[in-house]
Amino acid sequence: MDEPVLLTGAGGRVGRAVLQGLEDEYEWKLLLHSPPDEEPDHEYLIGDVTDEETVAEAMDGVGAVIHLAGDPRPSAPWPSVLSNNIDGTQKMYEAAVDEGVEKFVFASSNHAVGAYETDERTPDMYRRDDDFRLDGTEFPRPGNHYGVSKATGEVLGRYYHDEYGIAVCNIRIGNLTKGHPPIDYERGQAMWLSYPDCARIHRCALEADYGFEIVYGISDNDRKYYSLERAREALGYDPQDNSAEWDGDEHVAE
Ligand SMILES: NC(=O)C1=CN([C@@H]2O[C@H](COP(=O)(O)OP(=O)(O)OC[C@H]3O[C@@H](n4cnc5c(N)ncnc54)[C@H](O)[C@@H]3O)[C@@H](O)[C@H]2O)C=CC1
Ligand SMILES: O=C1O[C@H](COP(=O)(O)O)[C@@H](O)[C@H](O)[C@H]1O
Repeated sequence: MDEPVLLTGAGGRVGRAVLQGLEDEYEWKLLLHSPPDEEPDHEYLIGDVTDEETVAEAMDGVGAVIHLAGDPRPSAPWPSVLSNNIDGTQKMYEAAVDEGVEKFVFASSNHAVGAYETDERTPDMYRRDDDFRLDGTEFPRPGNHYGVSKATGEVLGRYYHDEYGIAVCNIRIGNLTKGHPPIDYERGQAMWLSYPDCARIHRCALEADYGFEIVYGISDNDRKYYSLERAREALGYDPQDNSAEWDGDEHVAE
């Protein structure tokens, strides 16, 4: 990637994981929501993804986008996800196609498909001997308004890809925690994404050649109900971490 990569939501958890792993590999342009405590080492601007002027300025001169900005709370109320997640993402796509950006990587979520976790399937599906898998070809099935906003973000990508040809990779991110998987939380362990694997899958999404993809962003956990096959095949993602390596240890979640 010769041109800069725009990273929205750069000050958040996923943004920090991406920068931590890929800081030196790309020229970054960061979009922050509020002024940072410390001066970033990269070009940055401050603003809101629902503001067209900010988004146009952010998009100026970039070759690819990793769009993370949004309300990440599974309990987020409709007005917030409608504005921050849906409207903000639409404005980002519109500006990206105006600018002729090649690739758009969208932070989708496990919550876009949360309602597949039915009473009949759980908790068995969170366990290593269960072979239930979602692979990204299934219909979205959100269990909350936040999940609806993420599914909508994926559909926006489908539209902008089909209509304008922009390459789109939706990463249904699992549960990102730093250092170790969540403790006493089988579901979280089954969809754990380590910080290094988070950087890896975003590198793959920036480098691979694809049209439109929906992949699961988790580490190679023994427990899993998301298939990694598409991420491996379409992106060349090769996760190195596994929540099972922490079984039996006591750690405090961050
Ligand atoms: N952390 C996780 O495990 C997962 C995260 N995701 C998605 O990844 C993305 C990043 O999540 P996190 O880093 O965990 O959240 P975070 O809250 O740590 O970071 C999100 C960042 O986006 C910024 N932001 C929010 N609304 C904005 C707006 N309207 N304009 C500009 N900036 C705005 C916030 O200020 C914050 O810095 C979100 O879209 C979230 O839905 C998806 C699945 C799992
Ligand atoms: O999409 C997201 O998912 C993760 C994991 O979901 P949870 O229901 O296990 O908490 C969540 O932590 C994150 O905030 C959210 O953006």
